[in-house]
Amino acid sequence: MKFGGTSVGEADCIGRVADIVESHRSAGDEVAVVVSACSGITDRIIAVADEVIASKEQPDIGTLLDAMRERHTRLLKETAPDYTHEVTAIIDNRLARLQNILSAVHTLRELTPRSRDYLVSFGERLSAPIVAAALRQRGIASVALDGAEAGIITTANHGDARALPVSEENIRARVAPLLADTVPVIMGFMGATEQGVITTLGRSGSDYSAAVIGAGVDADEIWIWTDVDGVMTSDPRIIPDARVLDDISYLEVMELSYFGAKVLHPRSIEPAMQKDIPIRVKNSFKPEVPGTLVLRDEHRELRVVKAIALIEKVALVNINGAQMVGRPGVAKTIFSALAEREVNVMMISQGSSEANISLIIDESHLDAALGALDPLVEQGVVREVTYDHDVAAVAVVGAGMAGTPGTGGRIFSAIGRAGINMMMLSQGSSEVNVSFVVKAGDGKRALQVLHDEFRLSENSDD
Ligand SMILES: Nc1ncnc2c1ncn2[C@@H]1O[C@H](COP(=O)(O)OP(=O)(O)O)[C@@H](O)[C@H]1O
Ligand SMILES: N[C@@H](CC(=O)OP(=O)(O)O)C(=O)O
Repeated sequence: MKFGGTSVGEADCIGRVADIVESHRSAGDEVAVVVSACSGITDRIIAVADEVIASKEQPDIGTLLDAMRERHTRLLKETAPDYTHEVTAIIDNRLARLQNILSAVHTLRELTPRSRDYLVSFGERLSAPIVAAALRQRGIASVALDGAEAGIITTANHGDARALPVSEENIRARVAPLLADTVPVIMGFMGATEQGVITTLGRSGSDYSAAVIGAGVDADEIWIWTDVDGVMTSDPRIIPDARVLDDISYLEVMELSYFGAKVLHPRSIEPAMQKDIPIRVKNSFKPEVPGTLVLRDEHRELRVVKAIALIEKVALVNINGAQMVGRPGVAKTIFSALAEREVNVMMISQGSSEANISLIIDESHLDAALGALDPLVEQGVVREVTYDHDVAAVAVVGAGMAGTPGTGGRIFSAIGRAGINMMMLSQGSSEVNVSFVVKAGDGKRALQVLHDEFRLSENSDD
């Protein structure tokens, strides 16, 4: 069971987490818990780190740490009064370490990806001991473990590390034997390299931690507890009448999360899928609501289109004059150059003349992409590279689209009728996803238009 930041952000939330774990333990289930940092804490640490590195004067690190201490000790006192003394010592010790690192960063004015990862892992280092204490307060044996202690060994790409296969046997050796009489509370979002250097798994990476742990212990199910009733037909913050789905396939939810549906981290699907472990997404504020089951079979709900996602912080890169007819190496040169700079290409579209390639990338990768492609212009491999970062990508997802003629037409017509210009289009070969690019200002409207067109708020088959 993974509890996200919003599910451990307040004392009554932690109380609900303890209730949930307690009721499952009483029913005879073995439970491993993965927790995120309390809501807002990771963002706060990142903001302070950025400030510390930028400011000339010594920033007021003390004030930040006081606020963090106040919040965490309050949560502790309210949820685990008998453990206040013991766990406050742990919290103080960790905050002192955090202060030392921030001071060192300020002195050196240097924050390497490696030290940044160590810094941002502190949110989970503070939340996990509190949740473990809250369980002990209820008489449930519990121990807090960091990602590496739980067995998560990762690649060394800081900020976006992936679990290495060896993690599986580590987790089986370290976590599984505890489960009979203890509830381990594992710090999500982090692991360590084989050399023991702390890494993080990408923002919202605790979902991925949970999937890796679930696969490692051969869980019957992986439960992601969050602040909405399940996976919905669209982001409820943008589409007020979005509806909760009873079930969705691994592939469908992977596409959705890849295109920005924050409810699950895109990488969290694969470990579960490989072992055919269902993922259940549930609301920790309303545990009685069944939530959404993510599983292999897609078709219980016979809809053509199941859900729609919008990803806003992307950039469109057009590579013109890539004269590839009869020159098969050009695409390879382009994509190798991008890969070398670790640019993640989300969508690709190629004109039939083969002279143009359009790409959608994460906006934060734009400089790296231009750095990779500009030399190709100088070398004459391509004629021109242009970009537009005032764009958004919309992904229409549903396994029912495969083999249902006319879905594309319906999407184009609805978008056209709304007077929205489609700048680029791409369809995954799995036919689970049709995605397209619009001006940033049109993104939310495009989402609503398609949500209405496919009547996704209605609880009946389309
Ligand atoms: N299709 C979707 N279904 C459900 N939630 C979504 C979807 N798209 C975006 N979201 C957003 O994802 C949020 C949950 O993710 P997140 O804020 O990371 O929670 P947590 O802290 O529990 O990990 C929801 O509050 C919701 O606004
Ligand atoms: N604390 C990390 C990891 C995480 O998964 O958080 P959440 O579960 O609240 O999305 C982050 O903010 O990125």
